[in-house]
Amino acid sequence: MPVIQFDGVGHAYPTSAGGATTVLREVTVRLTEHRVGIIGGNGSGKSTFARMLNALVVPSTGRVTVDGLDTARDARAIRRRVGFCFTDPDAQIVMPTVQEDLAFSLRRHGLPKPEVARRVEAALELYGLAPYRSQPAHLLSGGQKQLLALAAVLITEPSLVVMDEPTTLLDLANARTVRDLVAGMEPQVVLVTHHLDLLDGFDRVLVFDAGRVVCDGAPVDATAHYRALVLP
Ligand SMILES: Nc1ncnc2c1ncn2[C@@H]1O[C@H](COP(=O)(O)OP(=O)(O)OP(=O)(O)O)[C@@H](O)[C@H]1O
Repeated sequence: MPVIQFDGVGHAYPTSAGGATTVLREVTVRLTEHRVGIIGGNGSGKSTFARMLNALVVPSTGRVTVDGLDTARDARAIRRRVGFCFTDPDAQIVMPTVQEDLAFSLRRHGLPKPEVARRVEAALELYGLAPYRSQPAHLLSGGQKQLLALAAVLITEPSLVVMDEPTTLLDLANARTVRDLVAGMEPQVVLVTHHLDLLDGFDRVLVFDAGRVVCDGAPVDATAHYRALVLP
């Protein structure tokens, strides 16, 4: 598994008034587990933490490394290893048709055409998208778009997949599909979610509150901590 290291990480976003709002404080964690969950109340800093894993956000203080690569210095190398799945799949879908969108993900991977075609076919089958291969991607349902966005990340065979609330738009059946996919996934997964049942079987769960990690443990302990925090 990749080694994710946060050392004394803090982050502040600029405000329109010219000041800064601190949203992460003194986060120091080393993550080497296969499946890591991130939970916490709205605005507690989860997405900011997740976005740091593929250099979408660079820390204001401290250092984030993935397999020894510093996200502040090696963003390109980091993005080749770390796939990011957004909550809103529209943020990720760029090509007109489903199969073109999948192939587009592989454009910078230097693969021969037959290998691109093989991976696209395999992904269409695996994610149940084969019937929609030639359809305009923007006409898919919300859940189908989410599966396409996930497939477009996994087709690049990243060593780490970061997922920011990937089941928000999904019905029960598709949420289960994503849960099963995550359970069977080879790459390391860091998953941000409000759906606590997604974390069954996870190796480790971090709870964020006001920009700090306030609990770090097994899913059962972390979810109990979170419930006590928000539903006192
Ligand atoms: N680009 C930005 N510019 C300014 N402030 C931001 C930006 N992104 C996030 N914030 C602020 O940072 C804080 C933490 O946001 P973040 O999205 O990391 O929290 P979260 O725990 O993922 O929340 P949620 O569960 O609601 O998605 C929030 O107060 C948010 O308003």
